[in-house]
Amino acid sequence: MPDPLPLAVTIGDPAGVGPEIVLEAWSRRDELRLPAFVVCGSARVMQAAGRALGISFPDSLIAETDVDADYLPGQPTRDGAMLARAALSQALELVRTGRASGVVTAPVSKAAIYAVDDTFVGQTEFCADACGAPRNDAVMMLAGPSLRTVPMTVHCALAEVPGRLTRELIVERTRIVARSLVTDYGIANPRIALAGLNPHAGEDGRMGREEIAIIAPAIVQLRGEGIDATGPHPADTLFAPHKRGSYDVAIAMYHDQALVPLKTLDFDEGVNVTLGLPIVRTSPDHGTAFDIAGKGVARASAMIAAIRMAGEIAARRADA
Ligand SMILES: NC(=O)C1=CN([C@@H]2O[C@H](COP(=O)(O)OP(=O)(O)OC[C@H]3O[C@@H](n4cnc5c(N)ncnc54)[C@H](O)[C@@H]3O)[C@@H](O)[C@H]2O)C=CC1
Ligand SMILES: NCC(=O)COP(=O)(O)O
Repeated sequence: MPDPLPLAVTIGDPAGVGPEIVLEAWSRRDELRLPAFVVCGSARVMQAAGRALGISFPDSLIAETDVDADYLPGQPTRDGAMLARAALSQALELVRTGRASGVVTAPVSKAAIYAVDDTFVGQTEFCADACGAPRNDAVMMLAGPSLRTVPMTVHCALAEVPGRLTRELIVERTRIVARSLVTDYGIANPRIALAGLNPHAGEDGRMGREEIAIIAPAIVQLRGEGIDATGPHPADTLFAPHKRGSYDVAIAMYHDQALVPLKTLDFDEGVNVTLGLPIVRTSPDHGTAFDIAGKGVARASAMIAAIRMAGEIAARRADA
């Protein structure tokens, strides 16, 4: 049996905690039995971060990008944003050309990349574009030991959320979640709980009508297709301990409705996984943490969980 392909791990924004959490994951790879990985980005940044941490990373495991930046922890630059974007492209190219089994992305600063690429929304959407898939097909799921959550709408202003929610969007993205939990997580009949948008799931229409007009009809359609979808559930109690055992994934209607419970419960082990694409892609749930970058205090546990989960999904897909 040939060795499985390595994962392609990006360094993220070089001013963030990406380089150091990648280095720590690499230094503990044997102890933690992590899947093999190569690193996409800059050898110069990896060497500088490695010197600061006392970890030496082999240049032979670095897929260099054609842009470079200095290692300036906590000080994001345009060069750093371009390097972060190039590392992501490089990792996707390794997968596309059959040299890596999946992509694990260290955190990037969206604001820093917006400044050099106004088409950029997030790494999730960037992966969809690279696969030639519609952006709505790339479904963000946050997975931790306590729960899995999916934001139905993601990186947009809260004021835009009601206008973006349609029955079609909810049906299409929930179908992707249902399929992925079967194929990538081995859950035979995933139980999917959908949250309402409004307080108390609209209180019979007195506090908003999206539940009656959009979310409930989507759930009826999904149930008609054999998907175990329930709701709309009031979001304020959906994540309570006694509720969390009643579903395999909770679908929230907007970013913070999904990410606040996940990060509150599972910040250090939360994985952001992209469902619905032909490629495997995971990321730690946290961001660039510019405030602590380079100080040697960043925890690598979410990055380690992301590497582990990408390896598991890639292995499951290879066996399918
Ligand atoms: N996967 C990705 O690429 C993500 C990127 N971001 C981006 O990150 C940037 C900063 O976002 P923030 O909201 O400030 O969130 P953040 O996650 O970077 O930081 C929030 C707080 O958590 C702490 N923290 C984060 N990671 C940590 C770690 N590994 N160990 C210890 N403490 C840690 C930080 O020091 C800070 O106090 C934004 O530009 C955002 O777009 C945010 C989330 C995910
Ligand atoms: N809040 C999640 C996040 O910002 C990560 O987004 P992406 O860059 O993975 O699309």
